[in-house]
Amino acid sequence: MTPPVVLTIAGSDSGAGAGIQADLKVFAALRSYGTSVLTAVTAQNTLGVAGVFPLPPDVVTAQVDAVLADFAVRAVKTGVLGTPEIASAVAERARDGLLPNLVVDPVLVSTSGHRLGAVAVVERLLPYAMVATPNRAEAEALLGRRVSSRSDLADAARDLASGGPRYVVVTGGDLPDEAESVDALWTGTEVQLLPGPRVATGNTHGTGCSFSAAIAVRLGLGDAVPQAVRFAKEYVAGALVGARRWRLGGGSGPLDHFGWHR
Ligand SMILES: Nc1ncnc2c1ncn2[C@@H]1O[C@H](COP(=O)(O)OP(=O)(O)O)[C@@H](O)[C@H]1O
Ligand SMILES: Cc1ncc(COP(=O)(O)O)c(N)n1
Repeated sequence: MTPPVVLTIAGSDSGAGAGIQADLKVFAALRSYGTSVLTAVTAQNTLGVAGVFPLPPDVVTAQVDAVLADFAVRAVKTGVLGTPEIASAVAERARDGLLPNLVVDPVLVSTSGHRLGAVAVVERLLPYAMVATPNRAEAEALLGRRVSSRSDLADAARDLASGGPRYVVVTGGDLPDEAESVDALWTGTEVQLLPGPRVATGNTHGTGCSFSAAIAVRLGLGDAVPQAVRFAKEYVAGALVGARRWRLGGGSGPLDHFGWHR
């Protein structure tokens, strides 16, 4: 059977644990055909980000238009956007209804703590998102207040929906909790707390990218959003378990996207 087509609009990670490279691995692992539009090149490894080099906006739109002209794209995710101009160019395609099942990962900071985006940039795209997937720190930046407990995650998910996204998942990967990694999903009518077992590992580079990419695949396959989010959470947890003893690079290493440990 022909696989469903999904699209990532994101930045390149030279270390290949996050960004476009992670997205394409997730797409392939979950049996979809991944297409990719590059917004920026990062010089990056597991230790940190040495540089972010955005592409000109017309180079981004030329890629988007080339993909959309030829493929029946079923779902789209965005990661690093690079500049306000790129965000506006992508938002224009979204406004024209060309980016179905849009999952916006409002990337602002890398796991290694480096700045990869700005609030004013991601805010241009959030109104068009079917699902937004900020992590705790991104939710703090977008709302301008502390998000430091489970109930804060829940409130943040609900409040961020007023910026436009139909569904919001605030991920709590870095909330201090030894037993669980909990996310909060706003469904449009209520908040659902999604607990999952916490994997004891330092190899968490690319968790957020992989999570949003997996949501996009499942939406492309026809899942409802809550179903897609639950699936993605389990997928990421499995990929964290698989890579917990890997030693790739000297910092926070990448995930086992293909389930090689099994
Ligand atoms: N150590 C962990 N064990 C289990 N799940 C995790 C762990 N770290 C992150 N996750 C999950 O990975 C997904 C991405 O979340 P998060 O790590 O917060 O994103 P980001 O990489 O953007 O900071 C969420 O579903 C979160 O609960
Ligand atoms: C190009 C690029 N995009 C996104 C991230 C965020 O990574 P994470 O998923 O670990 O938050 C990254 N480090 N690099």
